[in-house]
Amino acid sequence: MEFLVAPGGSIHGEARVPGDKSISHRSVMLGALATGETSVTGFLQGEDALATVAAFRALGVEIDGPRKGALRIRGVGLEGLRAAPSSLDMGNSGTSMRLLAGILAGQSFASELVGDTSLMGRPMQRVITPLTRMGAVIEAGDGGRPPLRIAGGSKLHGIHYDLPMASAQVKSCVLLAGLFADGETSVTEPAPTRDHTERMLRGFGYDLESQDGSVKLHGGGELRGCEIDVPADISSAAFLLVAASIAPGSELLLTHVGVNPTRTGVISILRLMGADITVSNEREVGGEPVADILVRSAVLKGIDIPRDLVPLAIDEFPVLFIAAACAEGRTVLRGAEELRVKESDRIASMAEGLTTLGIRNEVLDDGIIIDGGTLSGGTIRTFHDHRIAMSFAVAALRAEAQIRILDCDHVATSFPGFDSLTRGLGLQIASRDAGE
Ligand SMILES: O=C(O)C1=C[C@@H](OP(=O)(O)O)[C@@H](O)[C@H](O)C1
Ligand SMILES: C=C(OP(=O)(O)O)C(=O)O
Repeated sequence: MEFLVAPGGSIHGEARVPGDKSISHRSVMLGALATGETSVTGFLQGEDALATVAAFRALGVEIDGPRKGALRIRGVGLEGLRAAPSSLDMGNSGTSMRLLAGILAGQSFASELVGDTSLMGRPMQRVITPLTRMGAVIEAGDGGRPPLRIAGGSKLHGIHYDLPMASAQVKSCVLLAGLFADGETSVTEPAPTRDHTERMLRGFGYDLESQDGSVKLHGGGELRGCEIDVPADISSAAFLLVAASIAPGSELLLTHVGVNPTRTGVISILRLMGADITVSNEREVGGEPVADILVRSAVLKGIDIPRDLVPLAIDEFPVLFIAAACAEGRTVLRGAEELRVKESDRIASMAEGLTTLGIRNEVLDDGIIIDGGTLSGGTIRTFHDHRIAMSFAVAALRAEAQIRILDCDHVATSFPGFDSLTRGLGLQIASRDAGE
């Protein structure tokens, strides 16, 4: 499937984007390991979260739905998973593979984790190292890439782990393995990363201590089934925050958006660039902060992105690069080498597309320098990366000619219905099967 996006237009109206992907994954994982039933509303019916659902079904957990975002999980308790009949296919989803590796390391049975071409190329040594220190036996492909073969049957012991990189996936993997380990497991992160695992563990009644960048828990406790209302995904809202900021004459209200402070780097960065964003009606839903966000178009200016905001906006950089391309002056990003190991190398993928559209940029090892300018039209390669596809769709609002975006199927991993929702708000987007 490809997108054809006509140039110009503005963004108007009100929207609730689909559910948060990180929280949706975790609701299935903790719901499965809990005693009793967990019911979830607002669940993301995107392929990544559905891969997590399919994996837990294969591990013997009864799950109804999702239907219109509602999901019911009959928890089997910490000891209740059983061996899957074949390897578990995590599709495009790094979060599913890395978090599940932590859970499966603590089981009595063996498991194998595989994924699509993108996931099979992503680094897994970052979870193999701490899990091995906890006593797990894991075999991986060349260079620590999937498939992951987790032997099972090893009694895990708690460790203290200093994360070598700011990664919520690695932190969560170690904490989830810690549920099955003897004694205390603790993790210290070099910079704050999303804390949905910690918040949700508490929501399931699990004791957890967090202080000064460290999180600590004891294995062998109990998770109790609960109700979870998943807020709209700020990472999906980000495309619309940038769209309405860069398209003159826009005004858009995004409702029920998750505004956990470990996720709002995109708002901070856009505000530093001069964006007109108002956050209102802040409330807490199931342990996660939620708000409505009003955004109006504004003249953006280039900035040096503060390094401490990088982990808080890690998935939003592709679309922030579009904001930078539309801004006056130069934007500099450093300290973002993690972008190179996402669904694609997001620094290289975005640099190629920006160059195609006539935007001057310089690629750095750990970031990029972008000079704002005039965007031409052109044909964009996405490297099968959902966020690259959606970012260049948004860019058309300020382009001089049509933008054609190849290979957009992966958009359904995180933002199913992106094209129809954005079309309803004013983006002149059409999708068609490749080869039509
Ligand atoms: O824990 C999570 O749900 C995620 C953590 C981040 O990955 P890293 O931990 O690799 O930074 C992020 O990029 C990903 O989309 C979701
Ligand atoms: C990096 C992402 O997800 P994952 O690591 O789960 O594939 C993302 O959605 O941008």
